Amino acid sequence: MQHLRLLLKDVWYLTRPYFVSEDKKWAWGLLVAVLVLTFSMVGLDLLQSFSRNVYYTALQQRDATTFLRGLFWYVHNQEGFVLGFFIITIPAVLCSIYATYLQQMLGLRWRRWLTQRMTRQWMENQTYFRIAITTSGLEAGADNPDQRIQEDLNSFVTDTLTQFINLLSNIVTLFSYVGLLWALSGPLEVLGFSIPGYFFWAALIYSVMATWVTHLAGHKLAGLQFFQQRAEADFRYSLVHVRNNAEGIALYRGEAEEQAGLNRSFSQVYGNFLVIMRRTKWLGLLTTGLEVVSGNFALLIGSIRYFAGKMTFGTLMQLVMAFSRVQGALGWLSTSYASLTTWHAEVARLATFQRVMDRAQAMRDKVTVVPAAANANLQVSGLDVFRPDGAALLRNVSFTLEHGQMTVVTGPSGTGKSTLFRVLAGIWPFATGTITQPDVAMMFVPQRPYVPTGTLHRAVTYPAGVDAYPEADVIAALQQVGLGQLAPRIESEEAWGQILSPGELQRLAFARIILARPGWVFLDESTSNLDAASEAALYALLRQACPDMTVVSITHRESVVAMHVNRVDLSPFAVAAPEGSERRVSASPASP
Ligand SMILES: Nc1ncnc2c1ncn2[C@@H]1O[C@H](COP(=O)(O)OP(=O)(O)OP(=O)(O)O)[C@@H](O)[C@H]1O
Repeated sequence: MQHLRLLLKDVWYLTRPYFVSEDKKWAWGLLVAVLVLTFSMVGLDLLQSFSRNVYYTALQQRDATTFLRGLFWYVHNQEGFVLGFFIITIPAVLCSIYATYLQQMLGLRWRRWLTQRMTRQWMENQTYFRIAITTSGLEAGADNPDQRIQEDLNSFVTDTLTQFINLLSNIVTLFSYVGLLWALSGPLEVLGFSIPGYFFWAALIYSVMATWVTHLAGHKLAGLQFFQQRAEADFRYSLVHVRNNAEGIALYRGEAEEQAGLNRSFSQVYGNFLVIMRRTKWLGLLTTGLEVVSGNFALLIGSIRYFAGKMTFGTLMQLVMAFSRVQGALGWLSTSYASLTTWHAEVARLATFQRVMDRAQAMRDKVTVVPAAANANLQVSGLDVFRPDGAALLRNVSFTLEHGQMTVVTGPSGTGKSTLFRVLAGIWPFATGTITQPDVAMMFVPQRPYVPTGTLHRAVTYPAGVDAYPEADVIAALQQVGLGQLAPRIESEEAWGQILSPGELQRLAFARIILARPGWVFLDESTSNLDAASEAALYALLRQACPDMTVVSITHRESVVAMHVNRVDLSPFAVAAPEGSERRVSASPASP
């Protein structure tokens, strides 16, 4: 019961937003249309049961005219007006085709809406990054976000619609056929007792037993399905990881270790699927067996009254059909068990992922950012910086970065220099304190610049679009940073992130800076892969191309330190600060 409540809560949490969204008219319109068509199919099926009664009885009585009319046209007898079987088939087929088409249409629109919402939420406030840096990113169901958005979301939409429509259709079937079953069945005399509507009781007892037995055999499948999805995604990720790190693996000759890792990852997929297969086999045996037995069971118990001459052959056949419909509806849970467990696992994974995203988005930056004039200094006061697990990294950091100057940030490896830049960039939610920040464009450049897919042109103008600058300026920027030889290939779509050497990638980052001309630029070891002469040339280029730009650099190299006017040493603020080091409250000159 607890499981069911949680499942329904998750389904509601994931489903409700679409049905109250701006697309709600389509959502409800299509859903109502599908339901109307589905219920019509149940009604037509019920009508067909009467045609069946007529033509089977005509068969028994060797009445060819009524038989043919019962099949192809209509019969008007003492019980009323009965439409022919095939006449009903035409609207039934149309209803079935359009119900499927409209259901797919609803699924497609819902998927589009949900995908757009999820990808937007994933991108907003750097949720993708926050999930990656928080331990909650490892929660079951929040792993492999790409798979959640592409695969789980798709199957969730399709399966939710299918399960919901099946459930309603079964309820309507149940109510449509129960009365018929009761009325046609008549009482059964056993040992002097009369059991009214005995067909109905037989269907009920049979279905309850079948559902219970199936639940016993299949209830562990949901957890196994859940794990299978995760194992598959992890395996795929291991393969992608090899592709993304091809050179590193090749140079280390790490193939054997990688192969072993891939085998380990796949063994999870294999082992778990074996267990699923065994359980599904038993479940399949059980459900197929129950289905086979149910048809003959109905015939067997119906034959008692038939042989007693209390019902016609047509009524018996109609009863067998009604029994199978009622039993099918009552036993829906048992026959759909395997697909329901898969759906359950999809819902759980998607709901967990959605919750992790909601949580990551709701994570408030605890840093107070005070906007200042464009030409103001940047002031940090009383800043505490933490790791994602809550451990303190830097305590009570206070300093001033002067507008228009070049400042270098130094400190031993692991002090928290890059993390401080992340705080200044507003993407690190684990910090408290106050930052007075000039209201001007700022660019943060990591050690290994990110390169998007596509042309070199796109790579240079990123994060602005390719049309953001005249092409001549883009080529000039490439030439200025020493990448002029690539200008003829600027429109060529290649894997630039892998083709360019680490030093060339750093040159590319400088081309971006001189095109974008931000008010402030933060360089995190952005020349670490260049020789001293190129490094000096790029810094000189920055000064010459963007003379008003404020430059803040992280570096371990004294040659770079020497190019800056001011210096902020973070070592005194480090939590594991060396004994006796003094805390500085403002930047000091870079050179002694
Ligand atoms: N996403 C993360 N999850 C957990 N710990 C992290 C994360 N990012 C950084 N850290 C930890 O925070 C500490 C500071 O890292 P940071 O990269 O800021 O240091 P740094 O001073 O820039 O080092 P380096 O000079 O070597 O580049 C390190 O111990 C690092 O392991």
